[in-house]
Amino acid sequence: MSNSLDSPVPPPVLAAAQARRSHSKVTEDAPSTAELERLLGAAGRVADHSALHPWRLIALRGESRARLGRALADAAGLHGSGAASLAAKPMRAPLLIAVVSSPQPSHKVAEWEQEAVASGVAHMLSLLLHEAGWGVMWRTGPHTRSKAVAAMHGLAPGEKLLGWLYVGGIPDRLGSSHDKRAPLEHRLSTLES
Ligand SMILES: Cc1cc2nc3c(=O)[nH]c(=O)nc-3n(C[C@H](O)[C@H](O)[C@H](O)COP(=O)(O)O)c2cc1C
Repeated sequence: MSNSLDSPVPPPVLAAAQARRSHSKVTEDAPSTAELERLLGAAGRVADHSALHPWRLIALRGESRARLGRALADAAGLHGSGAASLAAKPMRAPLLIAVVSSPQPSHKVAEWEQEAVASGVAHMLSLLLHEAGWGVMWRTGPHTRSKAVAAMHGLAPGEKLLGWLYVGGIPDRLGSSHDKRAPLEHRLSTLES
């Protein structure tokens, strides 16, 4: 039996996933809130045990990125030029989307399952942003789960950051090709008995 994987035109989700790559350098263009909401309407449809929606996103634009930078420097206990260089990191993109795992009370769905949903939303949103023509890179760091950074985002008790999607325009001139992806077929094994 043939399926659409065999068709000369690859199915759109397959093509989008194959084409996705991260962009570490982006321009100052950024998607609007309306565009983000539209993409999130799709990204938020990932599999979600008991439909708890155990996640939320916080868009950081403008000066809020500098506040994040100061929180990172605080968390690192840095001063002077070390603090300035860490504080500048969130300015690498015009839009940062903080991915928040926001576990909901449940007797049935463990917290790790709920984090998996939040992670899935972030991956799906990255894919959709890339398909829409935006450059995206998911970034974290040693201070992602520090108190200073949680306070800067206004996280509630129990909420945890999974990092930030750094989003911006794709530069006309891309850096040298970085596609170092290894073949992944060997990651699949099959148990039949
Ligand atoms: C949860 C998570 C956190 C990440 N944090 C970083 C990071 O802090 N710095 C970094 O260089 N890459 C980080 N990455 C990896 C990049 O987002 C990216 O996937 C990697 O550079 C490979 O590029 P590619 O997505 O084009 O294959 C992270 C990825 C994930 C899923």
